[in-house]
Amino acid sequence: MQTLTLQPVSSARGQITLPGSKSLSNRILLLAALARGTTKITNLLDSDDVRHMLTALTALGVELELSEDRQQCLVQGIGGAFQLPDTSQLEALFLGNAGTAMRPLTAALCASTGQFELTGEPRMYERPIGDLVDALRQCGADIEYLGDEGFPPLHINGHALRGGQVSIRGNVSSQFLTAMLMAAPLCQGDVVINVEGELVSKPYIDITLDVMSRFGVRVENNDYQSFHIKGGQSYESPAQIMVEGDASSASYFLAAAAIAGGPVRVYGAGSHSVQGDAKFADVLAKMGAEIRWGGDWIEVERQADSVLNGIDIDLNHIPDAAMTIATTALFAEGPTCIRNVYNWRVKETDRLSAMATELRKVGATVEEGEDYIRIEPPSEIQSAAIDTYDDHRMAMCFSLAAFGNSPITINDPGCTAKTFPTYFELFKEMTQPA
Ligand SMILES: O=C(O)C1=C[C@@H](OP(=O)(O)O)[C@@H](O)[C@H](O)C1
Ligand SMILES: C=C(OP(=O)(O)O)C(=O)O
Repeated sequence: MQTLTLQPVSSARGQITLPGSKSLSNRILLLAALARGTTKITNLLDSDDVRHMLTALTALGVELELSEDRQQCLVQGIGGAFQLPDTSQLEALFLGNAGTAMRPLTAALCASTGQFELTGEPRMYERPIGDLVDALRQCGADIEYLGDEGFPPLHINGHALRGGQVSIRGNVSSQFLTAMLMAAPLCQGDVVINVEGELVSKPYIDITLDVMSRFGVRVENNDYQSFHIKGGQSYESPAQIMVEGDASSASYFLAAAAIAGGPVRVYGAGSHSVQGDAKFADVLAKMGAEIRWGGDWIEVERQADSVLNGIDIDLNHIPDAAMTIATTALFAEGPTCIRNVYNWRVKETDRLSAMATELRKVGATVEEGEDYIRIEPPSEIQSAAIDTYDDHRMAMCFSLAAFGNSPITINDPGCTAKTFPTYFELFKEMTQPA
């Protein structure tokens, strides 16, 4: 296993241009593939999750032309659901641990023609998908579990879906609703989706609705409790579309500025962003940082005479950027409690447990609840080797521990390839040794 030892750093300053958003890249690629017409996508993210989507689309017969740096892609839309030429042949798609590929493709393939097998990394087989499968079956989907009930891998016998009334549980992952929404126009009849119970990670639904509207499909949204979509539609290519910078990736640099003073400005996501994670900056403001907003940039600074304060806050709306608050809390005065993040447990790893274990290694006193984590910062950050559990966000948010006075080793730093392969190079450029 590779390791990376970060020597203590004392300041973070400068500007960075964010890589494209993972959530937007994979949604746009899928809808461009399903759309009528050719779409030129710019500022596409080049990372493992996006590569899995690209490989799957190619296997499904979509013609793609990638630029050399893989940040531009010309997609020839097929103008409807996927159609495999030989329906007796099984098309196996390996989707790694990319939730934004596994969930939306599952739904789209149920409405397509062919036999499909969706596989992934071992952790993908521990991440639930039962709520989505249940919803798809209500529309007439033929889909089977190949391993444990409720989890990938899946076998799909694709055929036209009738649509109709569908209820879907919202309390485990918003990606199930996203997947159902994106596949709904492909159904023969109209689709009414009723969300049962609480809807987690709600701002990701706004991203989905925004991308669908860019591809010409309107969704009637009744307060996130029910959605009405006309069946028998095809997506229409917008011809050109630019992927916003990744607001979750921005969180590490913005937090660095809040911890060390900054200023740091990130370009690519700002007050006009469709990503809920841009609101991460508001959490830093509550902790005591100064935020400046532009349409497509965010800047964070903290005056030398001010302190970062611990906070008690519900971060269900920004579960990914919330992890960055957990390590920022190491530098705050007083405890921080991050609430309503039960679904951290079903992501790349059990993030509540992993976060508690690793924060304790650097000296924090941590209480791990069923759906919350409470962090009391140590008086001095201790040197430690941080395990990352094949979770890119564990690696990235623990880089912030290097703002203490001790070296921090990150085990398996390469796991950032899931969404941000160049993270540690940029972190080094932006920070100055103590
Ligand atoms: O729709 C999306 O692009 C995402 C939704 C969120 O997942 P949940 O809805 O499972 O919380 C988020 O954690 C994930 O990284 C990306
Ligand atoms: C939860 C995440 O990924 P996924 O899209 O695989 O759910 C994440 O990026 O933090």
